[in-house]
Amino acid sequence: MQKGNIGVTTENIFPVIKKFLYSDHEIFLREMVSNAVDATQKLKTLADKGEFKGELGDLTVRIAIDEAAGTITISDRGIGMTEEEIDKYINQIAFSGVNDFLEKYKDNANNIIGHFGLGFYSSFMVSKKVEIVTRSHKDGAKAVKWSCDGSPAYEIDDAEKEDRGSDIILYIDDDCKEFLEKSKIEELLNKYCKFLPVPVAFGKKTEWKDGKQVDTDEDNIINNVEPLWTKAPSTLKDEDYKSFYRTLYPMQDEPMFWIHLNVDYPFNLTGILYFPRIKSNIDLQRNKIQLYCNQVFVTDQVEGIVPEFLTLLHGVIDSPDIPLNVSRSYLQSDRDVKKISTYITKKVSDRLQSIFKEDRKGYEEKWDDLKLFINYGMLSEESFYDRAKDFALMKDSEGKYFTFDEYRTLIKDNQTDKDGQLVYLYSTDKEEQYSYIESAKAKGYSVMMLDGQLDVPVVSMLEQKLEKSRFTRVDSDIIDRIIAKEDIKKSELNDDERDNLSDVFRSQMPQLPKSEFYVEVQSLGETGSPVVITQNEYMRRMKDMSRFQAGMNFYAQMPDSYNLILNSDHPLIKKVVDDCAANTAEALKPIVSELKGQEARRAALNQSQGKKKPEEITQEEKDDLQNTEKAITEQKDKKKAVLTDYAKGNSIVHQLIDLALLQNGMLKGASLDAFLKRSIELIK
Ligand SMILES: Nc1ncnc2c1ncn2[C@@H]1O[C@H](COP(=O)(O)OP(=O)(O)OP(=O)(O)O)[C@@H](O)[C@H]1O
Repeated sequence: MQKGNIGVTTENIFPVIKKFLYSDHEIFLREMVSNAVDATQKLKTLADKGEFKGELGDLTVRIAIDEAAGTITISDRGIGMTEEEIDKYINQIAFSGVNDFLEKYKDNANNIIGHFGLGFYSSFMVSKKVEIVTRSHKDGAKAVKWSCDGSPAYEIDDAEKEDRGSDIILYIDDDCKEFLEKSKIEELLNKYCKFLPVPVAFGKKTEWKDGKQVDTDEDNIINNVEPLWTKAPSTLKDEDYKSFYRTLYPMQDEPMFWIHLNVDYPFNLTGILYFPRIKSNIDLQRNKIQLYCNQVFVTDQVEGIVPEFLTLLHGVIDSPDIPLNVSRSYLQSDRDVKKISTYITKKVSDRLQSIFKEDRKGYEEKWDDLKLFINYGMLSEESFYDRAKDFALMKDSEGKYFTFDEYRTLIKDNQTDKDGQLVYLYSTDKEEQYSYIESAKAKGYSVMMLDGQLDVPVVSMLEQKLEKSRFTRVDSDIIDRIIAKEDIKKSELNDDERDNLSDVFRSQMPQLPKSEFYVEVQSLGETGSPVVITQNEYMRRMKDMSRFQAGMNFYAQMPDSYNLILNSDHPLIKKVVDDCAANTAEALKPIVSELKGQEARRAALNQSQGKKKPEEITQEEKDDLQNTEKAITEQKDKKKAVLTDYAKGNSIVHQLIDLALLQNGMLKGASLDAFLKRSIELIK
C-alpha cells in the first residue's frame, strides 16, 4: 500500500471548491461520464490503430446508484489506468489543476462560470470520499484502487477487478443526498449526456408485470450516440430534421427551415440551427440554442459565442474549439470565437439569401414570421445588414412584398418631393390609419406597413442608410405637405377670418388626456376632408424611440401633439366662416375696433420707447405700455368669449371635430355619447 500527499498547498482545498462552485454542483456527473466516454473512445482509437489487440466487447458506460451505501458509481470498459497513470493523471495533473484554478480565481470568485472544466475534481463537490477502482487495458496490468476523502491525502492500493476499465465510486455527501435520487440523476443525464457518442446505461429498462414495475434485462440507454448534427447532410431528409427538432423542443411549433453547419477548418464546428416562427415577443425565444463540446452538453447560454440576434434561433452547436473555461468577457474578445461568430452569421445570411432566390414565393409567405429576426439582425450587426439588405422585404398596404431596391424603384418617380427627397410613406396600423392610407393611394402613392415590434428603430436605421430619403407616417401631415411637389396654395381667407375660424374650433375641442392640439387653417381643395387630425412625425417618433432607448425619458413624458387642420376650401368650413361672420359681426365690431385702436397705440408706444435708452424711459411711459397690453388681452378675451359663445351653438363645428376625432379613434366616453345624441338629432 502506498500513501502520499497530493501536491496541494492550501490545507484543505475541497471545502473551498465546494463553496465556489455551489450553484453548479450538478456538473460533476457530466464530468465523470465524459471521462468514462473519453476513456472508451481512447480504447477504440487504440484498437483502430492496431495497438490494442484484445476484444472490445460491450463498451457501454454504466451509472448505478446504491442508496444503502450512499454511492453513485460510474463504470466504463475503456483504457483504464495503471498505478503510474493514476499518479500522473490524478495525483499530479488533476490536482495541480486545482492549484491553477485557485490561483486564477482567488480574487474573483464570481468570475467562475458554470462550465469550468474542473474534470475529475468536480466529484468532490458532492462527495465526502471518492474511489477509483481501475485496471488498465495493457497486458498483465494489475487492478488498483485509489481513494481520497477530501483532504489532500490519498491512498493507493491493490484491488480486485476482473475487467479492464474504471469504476469511479462517489460517496455522496450528506448535504447532497438529492443526487442519490433516481429522478435527479435521470434529469442530469438527460440534460448533459443525451448525445454522448458512447452508449450510457442508467439501470435497466422496466416493464409492468402483475401490476408492478419490474426491471427487464435490457439496458436503459439514455443517449443517442449519433445525433443528427454528426451525420452527413446529404443522407438526411426534411423529416429527420423536423423530428430531431421535436426531440429538442417538444413544445414548439414546427421550424420554418434550418441550416446544417459543418466546418473543420480553421476551426471545428458542427451543428444545426433552426429558424423558429418568431411572432411577436423576441424575449420569449432566447436561450434555446444548446452548446455542446464533442457531444457533451455545456450550456444553453450562448451569448458571446454567437451574435446576439442569432440567439433567437434554436438548435445545437457543437465545437471542441470554443474555450469554455474562461469568462464571458474573455470569450467576446477571443479571436477564435469571433471567427466562429462570423462564420455562423455568414452561414445564416447565405441560407436566407438562397431561400429567397430559389423560392421567392415561399420566402414571402414566411416573411412575417422571419421579419423580427432579420430586423433584429440588421439593427445589431452591421455585417448582417450588408447582406440582409438584399433579401429583407418591405410590405405595402396591399400585402405585396418588395426588396429595398425594388421598393425604391417603385416609388422613386412619384414620391420624390420638390427638394429631391424620396419620401417613404408608412402606416403602423391599417385600420386606424385607413383614411390616411386612402388619401395617399388616391395620389398614386404607395404606403408600407411597418407594424412590427422593431419597426421604429428600423425606420431610423434606414433613414441613415438610404440616401436622400425620409420616412413619414401617413397621418403625420396632410399628404400634399408630406410629399410637397410645389408650394402649397394659400388659404383664400383673410387674417381675421382665419383667426376667428381657429378660435371657433379651438374653443370646442374636448380636453383629451395627455394630448395637445394645434389648430391650423389650410387650403386642401374642395374635395379634401373638412377637418383632418395629423400627428407630428418627429415628436411621435421621439416618443416611440424613448421606449427603446434609455435617456429619452424626457420625450416619454411629453403629451402627444396633434394638428387639427381646417380645410378652408371645403364648403362646410366656408359655411362656418360665413355663418360666424354673420352672427358675430355685430358683437365683434366694437371689440375689434377697440382692439385695433389699442394695438395701434401699442405699436406707437413701442416705437417711441424703442428710440430711447432704457434709463430715459419714465415710469409713466412704462405704465402706459403695460396698460395698453392689458387692454389688448382684455379685448382678445372678449373676442374669444363672443366666438366661443357662438361656437357652442354651432352643431357643424361640433360634428366636424367629432368626426375627425372619430377617424383617429380618439372619440370616447362623454364626447362619444354627445356625438351619438347630436347625430341622431341631426338626422331627425
Ligand atoms: N474513467 C477514466 N478512465 C481512464 N482515465 C481517466 C478516467 N477518468 C479520468 N482519467 C484520467 O485522468 C485525467 C484527468 O481527468 P480530468 O477529468 O481531471 O481532466 P481531463 O478529462 O483531462 O480534462 P477536463 O478538464 O476537460 O475534464 C484524464 O485526462 C484521464 O487521463
